[in-house]
Amino acid sequence: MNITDNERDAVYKTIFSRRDVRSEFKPDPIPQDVLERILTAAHHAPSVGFMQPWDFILVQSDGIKSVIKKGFEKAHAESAEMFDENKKQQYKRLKLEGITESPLGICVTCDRSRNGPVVLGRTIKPEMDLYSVVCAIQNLWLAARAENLGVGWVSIVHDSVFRDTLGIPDNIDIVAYLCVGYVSHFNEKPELEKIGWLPRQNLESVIHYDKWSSK
Ligand SMILES: Cc1cc2c(cc1C)N(C[C@H](O)[C@H](O)[C@H](O)COP(=O)(O)O)c1[nH]c(=O)[nH]c(=O)c1N2
Repeated sequence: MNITDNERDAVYKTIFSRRDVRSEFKPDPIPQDVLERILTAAHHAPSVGFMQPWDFILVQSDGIKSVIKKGFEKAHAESAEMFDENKKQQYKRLKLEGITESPLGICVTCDRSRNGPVVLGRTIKPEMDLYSVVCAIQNLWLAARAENLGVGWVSIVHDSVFRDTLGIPDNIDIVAYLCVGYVSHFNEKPELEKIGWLPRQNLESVIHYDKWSSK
């Protein structure tokens, strides 16, 4: 099956217009069929040895969200102290989550012992299971964008907050907490690029050639 030019353009449009969403969430509920499509997209990600080590915990209740938000506030204050004085003030002003504004949170976990201790492709590099879960998250992020849904990844929360509120046992790794919802708009550029936190690097600066190639 070949991809048509229009279909190819739609894929690139989705990739380049995907954003990390924090401030722009609207409370509108996500229809069940849309939610099923983005979760199915995540579930069709590549995974080492076809391990499919992910689980998706859907967070809809305000009570749980507010506990997670409190966990964010604590970790955020702790994190601010790690930056030098200049960056600290800028960091404190940034909006880095939309936990209570988004209608849905998704906690994405990794069951590192799924399908037994020896997994094809993970025998030498055990972290491949975690990377597989990140592939699932990226699939979800792009599928969500194609549905005009925003996603924001929140990583400034201690794992213990998710373990306690969502009952996640110690043998399960917590990979991501995603805020998901419809948005007022998608920004054209990453927020951190727009405010001058960091620029986008030139593509040329991240491409390297082996020492025998002619370039
Ligand atoms: C693993 C991981 C973890 C985080 C993020 C991303 C990823 C990949 N990002 C979002 C990040 O800041 C953003 O992707 C970049 O700034 C680029 O912007 P766009 O995603 O292109 O809009 C993110 N953003 C935020 O506001 N709070 C957070 O805790 C995190 N954590």
